[in-house]
Amino acid sequence: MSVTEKSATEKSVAEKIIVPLDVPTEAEAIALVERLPQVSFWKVGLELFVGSGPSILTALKEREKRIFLDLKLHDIPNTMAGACRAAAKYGVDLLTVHATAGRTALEASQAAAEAGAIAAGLPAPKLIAVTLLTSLSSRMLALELKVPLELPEYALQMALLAQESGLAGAVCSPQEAEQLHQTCGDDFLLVCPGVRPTWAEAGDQKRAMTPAAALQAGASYLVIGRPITAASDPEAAFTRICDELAVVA
Ligand SMILES: O=C(O)c1cc(=O)[nH]c(=O)n1[C@@H]1O[C@H](COP(=O)(O)O)[C@@H](O)[C@H]1O
Repeated sequence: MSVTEKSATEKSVAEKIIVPLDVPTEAEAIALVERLPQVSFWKVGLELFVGSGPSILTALKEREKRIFLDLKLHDIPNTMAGACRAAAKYGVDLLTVHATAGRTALEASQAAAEAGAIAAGLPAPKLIAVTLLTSLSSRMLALELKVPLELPEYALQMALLAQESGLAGAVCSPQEAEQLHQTCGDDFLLVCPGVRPTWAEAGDQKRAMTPAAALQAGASYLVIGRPITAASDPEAAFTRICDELAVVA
């Protein structure tokens, strides 16, 4: 592989990694963004958005970063629609809702996100639905949530519900990615958290896979937090993950 081809592969794998800004303040978030200039896609989740408000989104846009606004909305249709309409004015790339809100809520969310984006003169965010949190195991699904389906079947049904409701994709564990990719097709985005290099701690992730295996299974994007952000050298950790991905890209 030539030097130019190698750097193109490195850039394209780096663009598949979304790093969550799971910190309490905007100052800490910006410090992380500035420490890792090679990261182009950042996630703003509940801790940061609730703690510091929407100004972090403006700060990321000023730095020409892509944004995954992970609000995991789950409410009645009217309330979800209102929140999606409001979120669309921030010009974010991805926005999460929970598939278990049901078809009416998902359809209303999609329509409201599109209407909000038109009103703001911006492209609509891609709505993606959480199928089953990656912190839950098969045992927890059965014993705590009392769901009488096998976990892979449940995740697939939630993804199909999202797809049939007009959403752009789903959030799933990499362990379900292959089946969801086969059934939902290439155009349906699969955003996979629960990604752990062999050298990182699993923490609270119950259905993890390595970055390379997740990509091979069909993930469109990998959400990788603590293996990078909690590493003693985050830049080195990010580069190491990109190198592992380049082998399978
Ligand atoms: O929607 C998400 O991003 C999400 C869904 C899910 O099922 N599991 C999950 O871990 N996440 C998020 O992905 C990130 C994973 O971070 P790490 O476990 O540190 O890699 C966190 O910000 C979670 O909020």
